[in-house]
Amino acid sequence: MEFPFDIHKVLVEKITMLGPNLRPARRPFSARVDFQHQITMIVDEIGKASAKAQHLTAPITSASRLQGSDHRLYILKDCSAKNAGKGTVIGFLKVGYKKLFVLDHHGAHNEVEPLCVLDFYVHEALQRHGHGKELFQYMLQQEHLHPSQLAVDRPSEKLLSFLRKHYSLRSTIPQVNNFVVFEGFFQGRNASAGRRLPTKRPEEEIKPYSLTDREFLKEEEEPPWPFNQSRSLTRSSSVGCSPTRGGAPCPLNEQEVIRGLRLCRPSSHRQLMNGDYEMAQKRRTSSLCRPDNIHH
Ligand SMILES: CC(=O)SCCNC(=O)CCNC(=O)[C@H](O)C(C)(C)COP(=O)(O)OP(=O)(O)OC[C@H]1O[C@@H](n2cnc3c(N)ncnc32)[C@H](O)[C@@H]1OP(=O)(O)O
Repeated sequence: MEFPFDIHKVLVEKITMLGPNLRPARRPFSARVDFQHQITMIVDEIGKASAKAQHLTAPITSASRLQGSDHRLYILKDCSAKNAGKGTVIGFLKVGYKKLFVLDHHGAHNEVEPLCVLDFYVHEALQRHGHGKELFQYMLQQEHLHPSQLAVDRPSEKLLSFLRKHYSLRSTIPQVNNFVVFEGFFQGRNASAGRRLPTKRPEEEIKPYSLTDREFLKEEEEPPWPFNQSRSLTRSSSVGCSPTRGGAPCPLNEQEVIRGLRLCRPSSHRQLMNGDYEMAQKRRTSSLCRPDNIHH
């Protein structure tokens, strides 16, 4: 990805990490006035390219979305001699912590806050050259994590293949949200694998659903299992969606969601684990909203 200015004067490192303030740790000595404008342009353009590659209706990565989050963006630039001119951006990886309810092998819901892979893109002409691995590896080092400790927001086939190839990661537990976790996710899980959450909450506060960053892009869909089992569960009044997400109105009342989950027998999850993964994928939740105002 090329830009009408010198990339090397904006992104000093081969891989630059950007947080909500859009300021790299290392900035060029002679930071010009339009430095922030150029960073914004880079983030917006690579976000658009990623959305296009994933056939999304709108980018999930942009400078404004990054500023309103606690996500981190790792941007890889081309340092090869042939690109010595203005330089190019090869790709990026966006990660961030999310509170999720994740099913374990026993069908129990676990409230966790893992680091999640939210957006990942390498320029089409440069895919399968090891750049994705380089970015991912750098992110793991910076975040001090093992790949199995991550959750991934609705991974593409390419990303699943990537994770299988480089990290032998396989997903074996279908989840009731769009996040995918992999074998080993629960092994030795402690505070270092994610942010620490309040130890005990009343049962009534359980929110077995989590909003993905891609959620605001979605058209109306069939409600996910187990909520598609009873129409009454899906027609309940809304408790409101996160104001930062936009998108369709939230279809579920929290109490009814919880009541619906209590109706689910753990054996259903076991059947899913032993049974047809494709069926399970179809059942994975997709369009649930979370009222952030009751989140802690
Ligand atoms: C949470 C999310 O972000 S989901 C969306 C993920 N992003 C996308 O799907 C966008 C399009 N894809 C891409 O941008 C890239 O392919 C990435 C980011 C997934 C991987 O980056 P790359 O630089 O290609 O990865 P890298 O070269 O390190 O590893 C290659 C491996 O990735 C996987 N992969 C990469 N491209 C493809 C492809 N076109 N088809 C199938 N698998 C692919 C394969 O496992 C491949 O190994 P192989 O060539 O031996 O089959």
